Amino acid sequence: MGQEGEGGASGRGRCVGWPALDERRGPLQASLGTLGQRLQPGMADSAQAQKLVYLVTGGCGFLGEHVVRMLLQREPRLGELRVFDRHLGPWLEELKTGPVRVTAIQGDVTEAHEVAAAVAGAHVVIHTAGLVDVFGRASPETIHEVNVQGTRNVIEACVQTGTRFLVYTSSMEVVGPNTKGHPFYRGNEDTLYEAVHRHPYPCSKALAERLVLEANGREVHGGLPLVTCALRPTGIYGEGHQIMRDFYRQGLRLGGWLFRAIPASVEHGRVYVGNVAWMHVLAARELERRAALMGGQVYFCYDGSPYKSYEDFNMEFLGPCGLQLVGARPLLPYWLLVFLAALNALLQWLLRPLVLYAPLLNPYTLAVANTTFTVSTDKAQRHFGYEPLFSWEDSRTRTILWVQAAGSSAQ
Ligand SMILES: NC(=O)C1=CN([C@@H]2O[C@H](COP(=O)(O)OP(=O)(O)OC[C@H]3O[C@@H](n4cnc5c(N)ncnc54)[C@H](O)[C@@H]3O)[C@@H](O)[C@H]2O)C=CC1
Ligand SMILES: CC(C)[C@@H](O)CC[C@@H](C)[C@H]1CC[C@H]2[C@@H]3[C@H](O)CC4=CC(=O)CC[C@]4(C)[C@H]3CC[C@]12C
Repeated sequence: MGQEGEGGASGRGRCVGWPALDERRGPLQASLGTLGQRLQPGMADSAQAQKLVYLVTGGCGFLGEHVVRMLLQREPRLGELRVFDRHLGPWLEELKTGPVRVTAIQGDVTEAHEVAAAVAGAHVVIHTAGLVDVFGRASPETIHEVNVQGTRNVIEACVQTGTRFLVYTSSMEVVGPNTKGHPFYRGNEDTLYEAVHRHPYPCSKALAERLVLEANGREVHGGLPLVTCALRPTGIYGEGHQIMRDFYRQGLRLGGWLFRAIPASVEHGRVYVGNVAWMHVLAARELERRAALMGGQVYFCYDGSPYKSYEDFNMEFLGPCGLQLVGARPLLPYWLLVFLAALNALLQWLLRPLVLYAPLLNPYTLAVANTTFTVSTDKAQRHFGYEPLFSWEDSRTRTILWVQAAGSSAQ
């Protein structure tokens, strides 16, 4: 792994009760013997001469769409942009009229051959595809299959086809909050923290991140080394954030009121989606030139968004949209919230054969919401010159405008 962060928050976490990483390589080995010979992307000898091919997995998701649009706006070397997703958005059509060739690929990262076909010939892969599920919608096995095996398939496709640069969208959850509810207060990539997880989502992200970092330096087809890094966003907000939209609609249904459940003192790190997208674009661009420094490294995503409780932060956008947060302190005692969260989990289990019941409040979301987790770092700035593209004021305004539009479409 890279020079920094050997033992800190970039150290290896523990997933309690989860399968250890098996060394089985994806089924890609057999099926791609010839595919690798077909395309030999070499970034260094072509970065200046020819236009580059980028692949964004999960390119139609909340973050993925912003990465796609940011690449089209701010990556001058872009010749072809491949957007790989299980669900392609209709908005992709409007992107096909520009100077960059945009190739929409409907595919599944759990299907190794589909990943390999999409990766073949790409110079850079930005891997954002994943199941972001902390609400019990998908089974633990499915979350693992998509987030871990899917990432393994992406790595093996890079190795087999000769793609040398891979940026992985990891998560703060790789670090914490841990199962003991320890706060992570304005920590950084080197902060010592006991990263112990039980929930399928953080476990899958931790295992996937480890695969990506350990793949750094592997020889890819053509004999050059693979260069990887992982970016760890904290809670992303901005245009397209469905949870924010859900809170807004919940408040509208309750006559404009939201009721405080989390103490205002619990700080949660949040980061604007546009700045997360920009960090991905910049990391992908600099990964070649700064391979020795960036290869195998993790970087928290950060910007000027203020440290606030999850609910108070949301009110920065929902307040201007007419909602009010009732209570200077939680209206319900914590033990009652714990009981209600457990009741939701029981109801989800009982109703699963009939209907999917997946409310926001469950034991995991309550624990995460109630545990301080904020980052304070400049590692991305030191390593590849990252500076937020959007100020807090701009991020806030853009998000408010989006919430207002999303809310009006709900009525
Ligand atoms: N939303 C957040 O606050 C944070 C998200 N992240 C990470 O950022 C990445 C993107 O997250 P979001 O944009 O929030 O989620 P999202 O659910 O909006 O986007 C994920 C995209 O991946 C696609 N996808 C899912 N399974 C797939 C599969 N098997 N094959 C191909 N595509 C598949 C989905 O169709 C979707 O378009 C994820 O890796 C997530 O773990 C990290 C930190 C915070
Ligand atoms: C019902 C109340 C307790 C309410 O306040 C619950 C809020 C809850 C839905 C969110 C609180 C913290 C969020 C998570 C956090 O931002 C870290 C995340 C990182 C990711 O990689 C994916 C999303 C998430 C798990 C995010 C999900 C929603 C919360 C749990």
